[in-house]
Amino acid sequence: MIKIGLTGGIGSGKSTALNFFHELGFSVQDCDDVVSEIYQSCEEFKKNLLGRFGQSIVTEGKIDKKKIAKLVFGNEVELKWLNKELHQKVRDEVKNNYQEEKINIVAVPLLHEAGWDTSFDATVCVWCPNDIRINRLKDRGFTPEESQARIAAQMSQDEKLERSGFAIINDFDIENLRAQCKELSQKFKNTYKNKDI
Ligand SMILES: CC(C)(COP(=O)(O)OP(=O)(O)OC[C@H]1O[C@@H](n2cnc3c(N)ncnc32)[C@H](O)[C@@H]1O)[C@@H](O)C(=O)NCCC(=O)NCCS
Ligand SMILES: Nc1ncnc2c1ncn2[C@@H]1O[C@H](COP(=O)(O)OP(=O)(O)OP(=O)(O)O)[C@@H](O)[C@H]1O
Repeated sequence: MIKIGLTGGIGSGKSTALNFFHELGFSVQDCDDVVSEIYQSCEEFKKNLLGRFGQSIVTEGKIDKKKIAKLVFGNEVELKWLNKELHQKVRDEVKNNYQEEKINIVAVPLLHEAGWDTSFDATVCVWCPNDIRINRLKDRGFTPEESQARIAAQMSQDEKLERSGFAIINDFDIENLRAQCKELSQKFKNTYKNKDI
């Protein structure tokens, strides 16, 4: 089995690139989706969250991730607590869902921060200038201040890029991103074609 870790700062284009890799035939997983699933289904985690933050994180009877985001970004202690609650659960879930006979690509926002990078056969960083990603994130409903708070909680994109084996520079249009994914896809398929995956 081959495992490739895809990382990048918030709004760099990881999910969009991951969708292209899916279309190109890879097995894909997105850690943000795995986190969302844990919020939905893990009763023990929900109990821990309510124990930590109280009813302030509940909207209409449901845990509200936007409210949690306001409490943790900018508060190192609370963010560390949340990361500790979730990261092992995310890793376990991803591990359960690998497809043996395929090249698996996993989007992991905190690939290097969490020290998860060494578990992958190859790593890719999607890089995008800060002003462009802040603008793109506005369309997803993030204010510049919200984006900056998350950027501040992450390793710099330049360091992520330096630590990754491959790069996708996402500072142009979607078709350019698609073309870079296609080129990288060919490289991975060639590199791993003789491996027993
Ligand atoms: C803080 C939470 C509640 C915000 O939820 P929300 O729905 O608004 O955002 P979502 O989960 O879709 O994440 C969007 C982006 O925010 C950034 N982000 C999320 N968590 C973190 C974090 N702990 N540190 C830095 N950046 C983060 C990433 O770039 C991510 O791609 C949620 O992201 C969370 O519980 N995060 C902790 C778990 C984690 O580290 N997730 C990252 C993948 S392992
Ligand atoms: N090359 C591009 N041109 C225009 N818009 C783009 C491009 N790449 C991505 N986008 C848009 O930018 C936004 C952020 O992209 P995406 O959600 O893929 O990033 P991400 O790295 O997964 O973000 P997050 O860290 O929040 O998960 C999305 O609205 C996406 O449609």
